[in-house]
Amino acid sequence: MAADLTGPSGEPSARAGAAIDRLTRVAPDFPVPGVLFRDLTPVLADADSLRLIGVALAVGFGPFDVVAGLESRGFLLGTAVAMAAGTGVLAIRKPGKLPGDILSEEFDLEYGTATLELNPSDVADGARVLVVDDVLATGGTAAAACRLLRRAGAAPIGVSVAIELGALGGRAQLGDVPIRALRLY
Ligand SMILES: O=P(O)(O)OC[C@H]1O[C@H](OP(=O)(O)OP(=O)(O)O)[C@H](O)[C@@H]1O
Ligand SMILES: Nc1ncnc2[nH]cnc12
Repeated sequence: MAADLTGPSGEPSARAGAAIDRLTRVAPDFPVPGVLFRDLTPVLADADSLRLIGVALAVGFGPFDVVAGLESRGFLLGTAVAMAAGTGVLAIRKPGKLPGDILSEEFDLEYGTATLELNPSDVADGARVLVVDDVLATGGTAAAACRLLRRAGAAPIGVSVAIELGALGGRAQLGDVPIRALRLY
């Protein structure tokens, strides 16, 4: 089923944003010195916040057929979004976790380099995919996910994140893919 949640998004988005402000754990010097890490796990552990964020991340885009969750917090959020939207969820994974003929993309992070992988047989040709993650920082992760989806024959129709770290300029990596964030820090 294709989700089309283009209706008013202000109310769930505002409440979800307030929950992110209130519950996100902010950890200085994690995982390496100099990084102020924003850990969404306490937000996800709160039932009302999880439900609200699932809805808020799903709205405001055009129709989509499936959600892609990016390992690992993006798996939790991606499932909440898929449940809210009535779609399935694809797993875009860290290396060495998926069997079969997989596609890989390497990219740079705020604190190192990384690789993401996708099994192209998990996604239908031409599927419209909403990419979901917890944080958009440098944009490397989300951009790699979009490249994987295109290589698999799918169309990333948007990137929906709970938190955007504006100073890291991640939007520039996403080209013309629409991006929505519930909170900009
Ligand atoms: O925009 P970028 O610079 O690419 O950074 C964003 C990514 O960084 C974190 O992943 P990380 O692997 O640190 O965490 P997780 O696996 O615990 O979710 C976060 O979950 C995003 O996926
Ligand atoms: N500062 C940060 N907090 C949480 N996730 C991140 N991913 C990259 N930078 C991050």
